[in-house]
Amino acid sequence: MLKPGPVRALGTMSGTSLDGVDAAVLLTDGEAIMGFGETAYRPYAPAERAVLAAALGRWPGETGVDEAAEIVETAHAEVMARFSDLAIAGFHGQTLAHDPQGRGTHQVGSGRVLAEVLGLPVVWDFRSADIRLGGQGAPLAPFFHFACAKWIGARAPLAFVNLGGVGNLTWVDPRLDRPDAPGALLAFDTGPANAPIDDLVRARLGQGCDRDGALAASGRVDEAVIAAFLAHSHFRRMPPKSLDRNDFSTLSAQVADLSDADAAATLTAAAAAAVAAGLDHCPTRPDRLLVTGGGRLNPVMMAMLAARSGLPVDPVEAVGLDGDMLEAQAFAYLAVRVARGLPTSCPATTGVAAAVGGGIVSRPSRAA
Ligand SMILES: Nc1ncnc2c1ncn2[C@@H]1O[C@H](COP(=O)(O)OP(=O)(O)OP(=O)(O)O)[C@@H](O)[C@H]1O
Ligand SMILES: CC(=O)N[C@H]1[C@@H]2OC[C@@H](O2)[C@@H](O)[C@@H]1O[C@H](C)C(=O)O
Repeated sequence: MLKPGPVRALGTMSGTSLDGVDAAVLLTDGEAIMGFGETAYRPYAPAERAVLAAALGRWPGETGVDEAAEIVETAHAEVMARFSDLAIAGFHGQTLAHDPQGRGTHQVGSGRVLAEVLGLPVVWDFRSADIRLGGQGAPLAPFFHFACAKWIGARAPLAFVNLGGVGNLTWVDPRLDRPDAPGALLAFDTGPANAPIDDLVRARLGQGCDRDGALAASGRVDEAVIAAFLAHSHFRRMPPKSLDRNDFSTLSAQVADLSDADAAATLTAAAAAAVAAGLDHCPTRPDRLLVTGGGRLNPVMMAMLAARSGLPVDPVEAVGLDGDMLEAQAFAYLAVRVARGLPTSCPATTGVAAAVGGGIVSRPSRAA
């Protein structure tokens, strides 16, 4: 068991962009944030990324899944071994497929293996229990966003927006005292964010991303494509709701005939428009949007988000948080909550029947 009070927890995240593993230390008792610690990043080599990309959409036992798991475990073991003095670690793994109403959700990488390798209790498989109880299994960062809102001293409802491969939004009312209190949170996946842009520039130009939005800045947004995109049933559906990385493949097809610049501009606008559409589902208009994830580094996406939402939009660095590491920190926070028997999701964040603590705790057979 964890000792009472704050502990040093390590969290790791390998996101839908397939760029690499983020790792970050958080000092927490599972409720409040008591401090932020060291961070590290371990990129996937191009050959590793290709194996992971080829395994997207696959389920346990299918071709390429074991190879993907081995890469994920090796990369995590390497980056996690750089940290010391840890009480526990949270390991998200790599999502290969997500179909909460159908086959479930599939993250590769075994926390049991990492617990043995690192000699540390590892919490993992955060999403399955939520899905078993009727939830979406995602997003899970919202309980941490609630703690972040407290940590920054927010006094009015605000929203955290993660612009990763997929986008997600957490509306937070920081005046409540617990994340699972009714009215404290509302969270959902907004739509595709960087994944379609990355896929476009990779296929057409051999680049990993539209760095700083340079290509999008030189293009023109095709508003007819955006209107057709916003007609998708996802945007009318009431939250909670979640998405798989490639759920919007029709969007990529709709920009196929556009120039490189116009396609990039249109996909960038789609990411912003999806977030703006999501705001209509929030209980109140948030005061501001605090943006985390790689999209906050794209000035074109940030400007489009400000224009389409009509709200002040800032990277989370504006309030002293780390937008590269927030999700890794979230899984450190959730790991401590699981170990302490606290819930990690609730009806307002995933649609789960009741607040639930999702995650398996694997302890090493030898002491660290
Ligand atoms: N300077 C930049 N300019 C433009 N885009 C950028 C920049 N830096 C990062 N990005 C985009 O952000 C993406 C990575 O974002 P992030 O690491 O938040 O995603 P992720 O955690 O993998 O995804 P998710 O949150 O969906 O799991 C990159 O793939 C790229 O598209
Ligand atoms: C199934 C899955 O891995 N979903 C990711 C993905 O990436 C962003 C969005 O879609 C979010 O729902 C989630 O990640 C973050 C960390 C979350 O659970 O909050």
